[in-house]
Amino acid sequence: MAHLAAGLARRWCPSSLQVVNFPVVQLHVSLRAMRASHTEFENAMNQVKLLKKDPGNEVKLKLYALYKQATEGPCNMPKPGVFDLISKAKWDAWNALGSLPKETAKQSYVDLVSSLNSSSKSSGQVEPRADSKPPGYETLVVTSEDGITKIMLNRPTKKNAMNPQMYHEIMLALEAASKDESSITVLTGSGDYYSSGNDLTNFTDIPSGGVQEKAKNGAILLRDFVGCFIDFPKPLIAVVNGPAVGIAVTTLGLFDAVYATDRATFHTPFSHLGQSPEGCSSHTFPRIMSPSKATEMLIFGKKLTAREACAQGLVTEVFPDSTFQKEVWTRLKAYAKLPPNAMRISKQVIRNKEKEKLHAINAEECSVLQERWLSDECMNAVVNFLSRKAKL
Ligand SMILES: CCCCCCCCCCCCC/C=C/C(=O)SCCNC(=O)CCNC(=O)[C@H](O)C(C)(C)COP(=O)(O)OP(=O)(O)OC[C@H]1O[C@@H](n2cnc3c(N)ncnc32)[C@H](O)[C@@H]1OP(=O)(O)O
Repeated sequence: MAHLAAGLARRWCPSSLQVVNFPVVQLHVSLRAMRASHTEFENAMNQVKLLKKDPGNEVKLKLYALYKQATEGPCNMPKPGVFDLISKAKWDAWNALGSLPKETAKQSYVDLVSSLNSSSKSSGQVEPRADSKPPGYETLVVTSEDGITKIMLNRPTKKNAMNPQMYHEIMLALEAASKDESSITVLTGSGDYYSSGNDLTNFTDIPSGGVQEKAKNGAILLRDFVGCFIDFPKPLIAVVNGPAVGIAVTTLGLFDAVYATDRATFHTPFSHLGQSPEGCSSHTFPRIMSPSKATEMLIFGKKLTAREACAQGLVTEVFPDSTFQKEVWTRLKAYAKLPPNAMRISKQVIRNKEKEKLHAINAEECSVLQERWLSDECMNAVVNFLSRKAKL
């Protein structure tokens, strides 16, 4: 263990690693904490030591913050003085994670390290604009202007399918948005899709602990992910720029408003996939659209057009695709000028009534899904999807 601690410390703070415009971040590793870490987590720490190139200070700060959050929980250090730049940078990075659960931070650390090992930018991704937030996100573009923080899913070549890294980055982005200066937060997609839901390749890389462990970790990830939408304190708006599938549809029931282009469709093929509803949709959909309409979507997999979804109450308003972005953003900028505390408090008055119930429903849905993922029905459906191109 000691050599590992020394290795990590040496890796990120050798004098040769002089990096422009940012002090080199010293990575302090506590032996006590490492003994408690999970196999994957320990492997990831090993991989950090073996990285061939310096990932840059932003990423190193993120690694540091996620490591501390995973091993010690929310930031418990006194805020350093302004002149202690290195400690201040580290403190800021860790503190920004707020109350992110240890499990989530641990998984984010593992995913970040694996993305550092194998990430390659795919074509068509939107490059973060100069005025967007510091580029610490691989699968999102997050910008903040006119009182609006916009979180844009940015895997357009994969129809913005959500892989573990995207789940974690959305949680981190929501955590940051809940604390920033903006008054409303928007989730949208880049490219022609809002999101095709869970990335079905998530079912492929089975860890050493086996498929049961993968399902358990997946259920934890899903519970934390949906929990972030349940607890989000500011008005949360979905700008559905195209078709939405699976979890991208079910979580809409936890948004405060949903605006869609008339090109959008809404599809929850859970039975086809051998799976079951998530995102609290087992509760929100019957309440929003009536039990029988919810059955048609969640059990029979009926795909809705934008206008049908609006008629059923899942979508707030539909706009012609040609004027969608202009109309929606004009409206959102006007909303964002309203008194932020009044909006936040009003949302709390509405949401607090059922927050506890939603968390219980979320936990139940995740527990059922954890079993479903191990079923033949689910495995066969995933294999069919992943092998469909091979048949062409
Ligand atoms: C053993 C335990 C495992 C546990 C796993 C845990 C996971 C983490 C926990 C979170 C779980 C949340 C639960 C969520 C459930 C859901 O969201 S269910 C819905 C899942 N989504 C789908 O079933 C959609 C699958 N995709 C499609 O049907 C089609 O791609 C499309 C969306 C209808 C688009 O079709 P088309 O226009 O023909 O484009 P394609 O060529 O198919 O797609 C372009 C490329 O994008 C890839 N892609 C698209 N969607 C996905 C996806 N969801 N997963 C993976 N990949 C996707 C597609 O393969 C293409 O890739 P290339 O072939 O490389 O170009």
